[in-house]
Amino acid sequence: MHFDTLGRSVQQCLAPDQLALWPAVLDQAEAECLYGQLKEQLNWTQPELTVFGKSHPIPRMQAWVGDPEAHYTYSSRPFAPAPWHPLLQGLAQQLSAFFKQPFNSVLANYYRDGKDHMGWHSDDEPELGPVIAMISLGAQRDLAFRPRGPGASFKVALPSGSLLLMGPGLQQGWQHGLPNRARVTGGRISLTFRQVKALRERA
Ligand SMILES: O=C(O)CCC(=O)C(=O)O
Ligand SMILES: [Fe+2]
Repeated sequence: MHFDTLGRSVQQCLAPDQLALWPAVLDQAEAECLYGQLKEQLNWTQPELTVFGKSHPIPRMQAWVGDPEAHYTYSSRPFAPAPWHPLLQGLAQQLSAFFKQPFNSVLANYYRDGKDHMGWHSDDEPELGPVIAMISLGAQRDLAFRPRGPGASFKVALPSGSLLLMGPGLQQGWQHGLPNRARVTGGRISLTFRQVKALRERA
């Protein structure tokens, strides 16, 4: 566990089962190889989102992969997963065993450069399990967190090959987003492993 890499201020407001970072679960060569393969081989799309009646393409690319029953709503839009990529399925099995969580799907995000980003949100849809495990590949970016109520915000730098755990309760108390970084020219892929409960399991 390398929880101390999150810094003291984060440790004061969040327990390690809510937010934890492992800076190097993949070595640099592995992370680079995985980045190259997924960038080429996943079926990246750039869906449109409607905000205040106007539709805009999302400011990044994405690919949704998983078990066929892992239908998922993201920003109020339904997504059906593409079949597993073998590299993602292998990682999902390892992460499921490590965290004792049945991850059955991955939302992969591809930020082509520092202009691509993700706005503030919580991954708190009712069909989602309480734990998200995220692997980062490629250019280092900051993930920003802000409390839903009063309190201080903070950022976590996510190096290539790192693993971030977002655990039970985090989404209810906090929002997160990936801000622009004008000076970043390289691409980044984040792999967000999730449990999507089938309809019959939903509360
Ligand atoms: O790419 C990231 O670091 C954040 C991704 C994220 O928040 C999401 O997929 O919900
Ligand atoms: Fe998220």
